[in-house]
Amino acid sequence: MSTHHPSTPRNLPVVLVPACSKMLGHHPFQAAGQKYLDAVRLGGCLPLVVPAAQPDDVNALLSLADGVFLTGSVSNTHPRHFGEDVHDTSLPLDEARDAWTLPLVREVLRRGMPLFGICRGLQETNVALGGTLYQAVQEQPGLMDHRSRDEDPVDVQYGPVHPVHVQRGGVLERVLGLGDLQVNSLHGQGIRRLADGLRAEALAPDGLVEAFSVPQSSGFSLCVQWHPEWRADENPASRKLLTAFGRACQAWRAAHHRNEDDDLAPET
Ligand SMILES: N[C@@H](CCC(=O)NCCCC(=O)O)C(=O)O
Repeated sequence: MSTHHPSTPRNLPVVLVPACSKMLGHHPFQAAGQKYLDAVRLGGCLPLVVPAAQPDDVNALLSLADGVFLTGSVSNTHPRHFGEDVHDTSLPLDEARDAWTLPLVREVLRRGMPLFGICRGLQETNVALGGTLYQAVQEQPGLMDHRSRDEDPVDVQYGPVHPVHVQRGGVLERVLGLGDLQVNSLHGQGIRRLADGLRAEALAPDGLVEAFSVPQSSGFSLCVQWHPEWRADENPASRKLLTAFGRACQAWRAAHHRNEDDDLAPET
């Protein structure tokens, strides 16, 4: 007999959130930003933070999940994954994250599992599928500087700074409708060549791809360059995006019979 307590959420979709490698003092940690975890919850899912894993762990980890949420990070995707040397050696990398998130993305999309990527999550997904990145968007002729300024207050850093134009016929039009969306911008890398088969979902005024989906994958997929997790509960567009992802994860859970009661509820 289940010992479920009504106040405990039951049958929430489980969403894997790959952690980032961080140094806290002299010691290495694996960490995920609270605002991302809150955003997964806002979408109606249960975040499961996963420390840096091995490619061979991907299938076992996905067997626990109903979706995957790739967070932003101050670290860059290593440029060797798109055939380049590091342009600015002063910028942080996270090869432990790269090593498993790139194969993770390919398997999630092969299975048709729901995928939501933010900022670095968009970049590593494009690279995982064979696309390339600008390592320094601001150094490209004709492109804007998409970075934030460390000296600005955090609400300014994550405040809206430019529009993105939603493209016709994709996920963003379905979820948000057509038109322009004001978004924040905190990135030095950006999409140079969109991987084959990806659908550009939104463009910045300088033409940079700021969101894409993966039509070949049977499930929900959306990666955005901006940060909808920032104050998501106050932003109607962010809430719609996160809710759409959460509903896709719920549908995955139901379709794969992962929403039956667990009679092996822990003894109290
Ligand atoms: N390092 C990459 C990706 C940028 C990014 O994800 N920024 C957010 C960092 C802080 C946070 O998690 O909110 C790039 O510079 O393009």
